[in-house]
Amino acid sequence: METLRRTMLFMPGNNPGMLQNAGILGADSIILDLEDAVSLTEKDSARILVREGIKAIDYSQVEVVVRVNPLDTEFGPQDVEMIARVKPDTLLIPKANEEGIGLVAQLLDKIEKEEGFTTGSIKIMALIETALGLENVYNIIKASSRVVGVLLGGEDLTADLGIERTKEGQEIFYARNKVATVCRALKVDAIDTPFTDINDYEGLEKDTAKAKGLGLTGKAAINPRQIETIHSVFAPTKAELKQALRILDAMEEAEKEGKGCCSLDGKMIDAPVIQRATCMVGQGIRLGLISDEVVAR
Ligand SMILES: CC(C)(COP(=O)(O)OP(=O)(O)OC[C@H]1O[C@@H](n2cnc3c(N)ncnc32)[C@H](O)[C@@H]1OP(=O)(O)O)[C@@H](O)C(=O)NCCC(=O)NCCSC(=O)C[C@@](O)(CC(=O)O)C(=O)O
Ligand SMILES: [Mg+2]
Repeated sequence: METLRRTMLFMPGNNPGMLQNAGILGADSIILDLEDAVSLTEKDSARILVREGIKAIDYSQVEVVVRVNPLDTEFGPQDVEMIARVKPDTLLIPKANEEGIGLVAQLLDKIEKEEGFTTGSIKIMALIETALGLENVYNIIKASSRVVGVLLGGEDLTADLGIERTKEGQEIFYARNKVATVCRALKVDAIDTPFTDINDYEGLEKDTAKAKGLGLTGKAAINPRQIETIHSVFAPTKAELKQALRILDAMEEAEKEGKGCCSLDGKMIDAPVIQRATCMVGQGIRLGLISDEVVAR
């Protein structure tokens, strides 16, 4: 079964209370942060706290992701060295570039061998948050077969571009498009940047819908109160599911008559429409919104 990543909830790695409850908040993935949410003086203690948390806390309901520091800082290699030994599901690499991903993959090869873990069991996600990283996203994903997804970092990216970050998000339109397209081409997840106003639910809903509409497959969250809104945007609606099932039924009937395309409510149904409907029904089944029996009826 593929990992579901509609929401990836960030939390500072130096906050024991947040780490304690992280597995039961309803997010698909949790990101225990050792990078920007942790001050320089707390880097070592946060690393130890995250390591001990992964060992002691039952996180079986969620994907456990640790955001390590960049590999070209004094903290990054130590983070990978210590955290990989307690086998998180995934490491998130900030300010990602090809060399950094390659280096992490090599370190993981070595650690997995030493620890007796299956080779390749620890996955990598690339945080794309620089102009160079964005332009290189294809090669960054290709740098290791461990890469399962990309997270777009809108705050750092706009800082690197020297432009303002707005709620409307027109300044990251190209980045969202590029990340979504390349991720789809390489069949990895494309996760949207967090929406930072934790009290603006309407804004969050609009922002998530915008990202989904451009092809992103999930969204980072920074507060548990954001999870429900994001999940509701990423779930197909009842009306969408009903229409997808009608399309599949209509096509089945047409095929019985030897036709390769047909029409429903005056609109043409052909291969791409079927592909979209099949995908939506698959998602509905996966999220428990419809059953296999309904589809097979
Ligand atoms: C914003 C705020 C301080 C508000 O706190 P507040 O306490 O006012 O919130 P409340 O809603 O009142 O909390 C109610 C209860 O939920 C608990 N609770 C809250 N948040 C929780 C959480 N995240 N996980 C688990 N539990 C949580 C809380 O402990 C309390 O528990 P309890 O006391 O038991 O009732 C808090 O959410 C928070 O710290 N968020 C995470 C911040 C963070 O990780 N940032 C870095 C990552 S982003 C990033 O780096 C992106 C990027 O890379 C991308 C780019 O480039 O764009 C970049 O560079 O920017
Ligand atoms: Mg960042």
